[in-house]
Amino acid sequence: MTDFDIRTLRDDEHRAADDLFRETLHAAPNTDTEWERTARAYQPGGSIGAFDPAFIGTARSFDAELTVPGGARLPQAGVTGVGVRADRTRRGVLRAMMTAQLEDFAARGLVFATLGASEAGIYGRFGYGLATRCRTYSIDRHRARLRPDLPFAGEIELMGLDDAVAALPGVYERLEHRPGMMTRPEVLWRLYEGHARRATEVVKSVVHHGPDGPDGFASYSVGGLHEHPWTKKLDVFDMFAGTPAAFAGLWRFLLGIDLVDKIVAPGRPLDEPVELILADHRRGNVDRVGDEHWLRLVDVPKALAARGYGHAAPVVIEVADPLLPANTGTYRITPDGAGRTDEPAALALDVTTLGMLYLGTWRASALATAGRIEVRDPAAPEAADVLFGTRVQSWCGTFF
Ligand SMILES: CC(=O)SCCNC(=O)CCNC(=O)[C@H](O)C(C)(C)COP(=O)(O)OP(=O)(O)OC[C@H]1O[C@@H](n2cnc3c(N)ncnc32)[C@H](O)[C@@H]1OP(=O)(O)O
Repeated sequence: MTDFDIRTLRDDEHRAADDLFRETLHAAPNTDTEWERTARAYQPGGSIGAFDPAFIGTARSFDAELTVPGGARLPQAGVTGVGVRADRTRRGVLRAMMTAQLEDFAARGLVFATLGASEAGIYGRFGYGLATRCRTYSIDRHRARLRPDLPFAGEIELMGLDDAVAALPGVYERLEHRPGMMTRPEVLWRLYEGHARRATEVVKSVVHHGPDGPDGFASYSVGGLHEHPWTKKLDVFDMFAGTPAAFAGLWRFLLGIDLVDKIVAPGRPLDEPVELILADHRRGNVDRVGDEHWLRLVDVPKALAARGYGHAAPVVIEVADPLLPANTGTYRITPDGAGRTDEPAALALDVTTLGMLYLGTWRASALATAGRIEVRDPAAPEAADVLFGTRVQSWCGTFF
């Protein structure tokens, strides 16, 4: 165990933090040009560092809002840029940074924290539960045809990165949010811009214009597959369709791009019906289903009170949260809302498992089967399945 201090970083320390984070990912430090762009992706006061006295660990966050089932948007921190120098790992630096960060989020009234995890084994111990999942979908473009009866309406506008950087935030803001989606603050768009400008392939975007204005967009790049110089792969890395017309229009455009053999779309929602717009659904393939975001309920009473619930008999749950003990307690979940209660609990779970349940991605009965929920009333899992269920699959769609 080494002694170290944790403190908020000054703006002029962000570059060293970013280089340290990149080093932990085995990437090269920023060049001056790269840092000029990346600097704008840092929220002032949003990063912490660990010092012993050398700079040995860092974690970063930005403020946004998370949409919960029922449609309410609540304040969240997006956590990213977490890394500890390889010669200082496994001596509690991450634990100290996570604890400091969560205490700060709670003090600032944030209700949630979310992150994308580099490894699945890291964040559960800090109360983050795997809360949204996604799939990688690929299409053999030469053999895939759209269904001929697919409705066709709207216009596609193709733009380069400079125009996209100006246009896409406004398009995103107009979209209806499904549970799990988040607002995208300026720092996040700057993060996207930085990634796009760093990319070796040219990044292009298209906006779909429907009768009521822009209602969807996609950003993509085309690269050569290594095995044959004329075989091209198109990667779709950011895509939202706010209407059925935008969904059909964007995929119609992507499938029509010349000199492309394969389209690969990672990070898509599990219930996105791409296969249903193809004349032969076997021309599309689910290559992978995996983690999307991990959710930490920072303020359990507020989070439970804010979401909508399905129609089933009320269920009382007991929640344990060793890191933020104010959350520990018993809550009554009903179709009309949720709040603290003194009634005996039918289900007992830790705050990590509540993070898995909260957005409806995992059913209470499945979590009970997996031994993550203790069942004290055998009727409770089925009722909790309905109470916590969602109409559409929760999904964020924003990578950070
Ligand atoms: C949101 C993001 O930014 S994701 C990116 C995360 N960063 C990376 O993956 C970069 C490479 N890895 C690292 O920098 C470090 O190994 C970190 C940040 C993952 C862990 O930092 P450390 O300071 O070693 O963690 P720390 O010593 O505080 O460990 C806390 C606990 O987590 C466990 N742990 C730490 N890293 C891992 C891991 N990669 N897998 C599983 N368990 C882990 C430790 O064993 C310890 O367990 P315990 O509480 O039961 O004793």
